[in-house]
Amino acid sequence: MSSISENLPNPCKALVSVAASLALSTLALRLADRLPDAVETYLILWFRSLSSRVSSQLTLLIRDSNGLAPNQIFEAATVYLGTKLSPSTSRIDVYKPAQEDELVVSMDRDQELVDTFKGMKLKWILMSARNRDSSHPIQSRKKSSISKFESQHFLLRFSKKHRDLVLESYLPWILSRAKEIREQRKAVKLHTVDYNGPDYWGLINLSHPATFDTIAMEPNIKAALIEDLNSFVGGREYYKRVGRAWKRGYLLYGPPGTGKSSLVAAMANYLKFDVYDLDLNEVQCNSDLRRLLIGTGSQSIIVIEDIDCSKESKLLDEDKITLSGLLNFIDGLWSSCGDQRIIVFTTNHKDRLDPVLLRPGRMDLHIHMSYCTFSGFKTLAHNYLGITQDHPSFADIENLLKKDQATPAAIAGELMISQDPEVTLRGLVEFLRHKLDDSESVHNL
Ligand SMILES: Nc1ncnc2c1ncn2[C@@H]1O[C@H](COP(=O)(O)OP(=O)(O)OP(=O)(O)O)[C@@H](O)[C@H]1O
Repeated sequence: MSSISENLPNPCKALVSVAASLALSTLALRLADRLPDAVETYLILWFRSLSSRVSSQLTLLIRDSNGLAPNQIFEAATVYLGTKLSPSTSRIDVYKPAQEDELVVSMDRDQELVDTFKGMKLKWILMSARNRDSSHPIQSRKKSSISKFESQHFLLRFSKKHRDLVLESYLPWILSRAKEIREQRKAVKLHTVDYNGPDYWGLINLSHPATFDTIAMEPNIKAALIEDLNSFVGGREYYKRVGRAWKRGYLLYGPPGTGKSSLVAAMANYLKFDVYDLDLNEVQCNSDLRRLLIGTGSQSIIVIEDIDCSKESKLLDEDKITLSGLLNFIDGLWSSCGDQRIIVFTTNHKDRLDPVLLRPGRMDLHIHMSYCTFSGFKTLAHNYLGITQDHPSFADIENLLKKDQATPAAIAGELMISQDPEVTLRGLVEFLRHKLDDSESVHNL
């Protein structure tokens, strides 16, 4: 059986809806002090139900918190709508988070914004309300929880017929868009051991420009590493299913100047993960080491450089740091205290490493950073000189690199001598020839 209001034409429905809202407000004002509370409440609910039945619009209320924890949809909508502000918006909210490079803009309260999604029109309004202690059932029960003086909420209005689409597609899509936007904005940070800092870590922005495009290394190794990182970060379900901590270990080995530190920076920039540079020479004892590791965040890369040298660091006899102690702690309960952690060890001498580190299953990938190959050189020539095509000097350089042992750092140094490709490549050929002559004469001694 249909109600009278359902049979009305649309313009009439709108009129009835407005009239009902007006009547509701007037009634509430007039009767507030004349009628018993129960009757007043009944009348207000009756009018509200009448107005919602005749309206073709549905309004979602998205509060900033439930009184205990922030509402993730509210936070995501704030981030997402900040990227949707139109040039005609008359007021916007701007702030600068600590340690971030960019200003963050968002919608200001009492402002409206219209968004579209799969042909739907959605109207967002940001409202704020003063909090009364007893206004929220959860807040009034637990006073120590979030009890802000003012709370905010979004009203999201759209046609009732899109209810399922909004709940099942639009809002989940906003959650994932906001995650992407946050990741793009996030400045990667470098944490270094600092006993005066919180959790023994000091922090600065890592503005290392290395990316996978600028790193000179064997293309198949680079591609395998990128694939490994992608499957690691997308592996939440897999790690859960197999009951393993969500972490990954890489051993980077190769001579000095082959790009081990640059590769760590490239990985951090690619994943937008913070880097924790754990210099074991700075760590006094096992309890400090544990405190440092516990202080590392999720989505981070913990780097222990020159692991072959670290274990010779000054050690306290009674509370000695040993490599196996470190590895046991990393593999033990600590590893389940955070998600998406990558542990990187670097060394110039893989042959000198403690076998405990090389044991199968200990480090997931061993990555060899080699002397500069011709394909590595082409990456550097592109980075430093903008050369993308073949060049007449390339044949000589390819031949020389097959015989020479030149690090990418040394080649990069030569490529920086001049910005003129002719001068620079001629100089590089000379450099490689001299180097080869020198090493042959040493060999013949
Ligand atoms: N594979 C590479 N690709 C691009 N640039 C590189 C590479 N290797 C070295 N470089 C250049 O040389 C500089 C020094 O390299 P880097 O410190 O990354 O090498 P490393 O292997 O970590 O050396 P060390 O073992 O001495 O710490 C870098 O800043 C970078 O400019």
